[in-house]
Amino acid sequence: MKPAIILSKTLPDDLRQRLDAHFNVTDIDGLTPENLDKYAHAFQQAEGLLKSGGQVDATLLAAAPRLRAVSTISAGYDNVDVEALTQREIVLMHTPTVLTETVADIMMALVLASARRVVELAEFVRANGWDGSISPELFAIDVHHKKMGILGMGRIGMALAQRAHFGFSMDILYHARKPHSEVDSRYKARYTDLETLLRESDFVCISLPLTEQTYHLIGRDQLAMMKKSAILINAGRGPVVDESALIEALKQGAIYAAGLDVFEEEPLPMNSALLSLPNVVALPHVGSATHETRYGMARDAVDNLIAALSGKVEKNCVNPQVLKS
Ligand SMILES: NC(=O)C1=CN([C@@H]2O[C@H](COP(=O)(O)OP(=O)(O)OC[C@H]3O[C@@H](n4cnc5c(N)ncnc54)[C@H](OP(=O)(O)O)[C@@H]3O)[C@@H](O)[C@H]2O)C=CC1
Ligand SMILES: O=CC(=O)O
Repeated sequence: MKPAIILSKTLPDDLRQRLDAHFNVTDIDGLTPENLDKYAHAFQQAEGLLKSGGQVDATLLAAAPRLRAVSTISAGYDNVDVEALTQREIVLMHTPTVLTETVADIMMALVLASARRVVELAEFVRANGWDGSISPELFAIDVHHKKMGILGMGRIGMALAQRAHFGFSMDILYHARKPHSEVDSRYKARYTDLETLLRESDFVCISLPLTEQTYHLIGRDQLAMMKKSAILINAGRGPVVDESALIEALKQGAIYAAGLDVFEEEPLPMNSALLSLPNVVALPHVGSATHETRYGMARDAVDNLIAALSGKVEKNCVNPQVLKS
């Protein structure tokens, strides 16, 4: 008999067929508390879960006593209680790598859009404001040859460094838990402490995961360390930045602008002060949202679940210690 799994995300037809060939699939429209009740029997039986958003927590685990593998269609897994999964010897699989270049592209797009005021100036043209030569109040700031500070020098941070160093002749500073010698040599990058990075960078770019250690890592004190001309880019997770402190810093001109793909609350509420600030470029968490990459993520997530439930995991495992036990 095929193992039972829960699928909480619509997949492209070919991937869905691949999943059906391996598993008895129950579709649910999201990992909501209501669906935990509505599909209680399916959760009781499920050995696998293939999901995108939604929390995987103690409540879900209690509802799914036979669960052996969770496969998330994302690189980040801050919405999964990894410790609880590991204690239950449930494998957690994710989809890094396939999205790295695409997320680095959106970070570079945010750098350019914020510095060159792309969104604001495009709106100005649409609003029929372009009636002569542009006055200096609408001038922007350069990106090339500036200093980029990358916070989180993992897969995405490195792909961003590649673009910034080779494409825009930028100096690279970075902060992570440890230095990376290959980054230092390839991008002529310099590892610094957080404070040095904040004080020296023209662009502070966040590609960090959300963890207990990174929650509100950038707050009022850190924003105050940044140059008045500096721009903050965040494509890691919203809560890495204290959003109230960021709004204050932007309003007071303590920093020049922000380019944000992630927020403390998503979707970003329409009454967020961020939306009334002209020096903010806000995107709807689309770092990986291209046709090619979203397909690749779904494909990898399906392959990951098949590998995990057949005991053939070779990559993309968050808690490999479970495999060894
Ligand atoms: N906006 C979007 O659509 C997307 C957002 N993301 C987000 O980007 C994050 C990063 O992805 P990826 O680059 O693949 O992840 P990696 O695991 O490859 O890199 C994470 C980096 O963060 C550093 N780091 C972790 N904790 C700390 C800390 N406490 N202090 C300083 N540095 C720390 C790591 O340090 P070290 O190198 O020393 O280990 C590493 O350099 C994801 O977790 C996700 O939240 C991912 C995909 C899409
Ligand atoms: O935010 C997206 C992810 O893949 O993580």
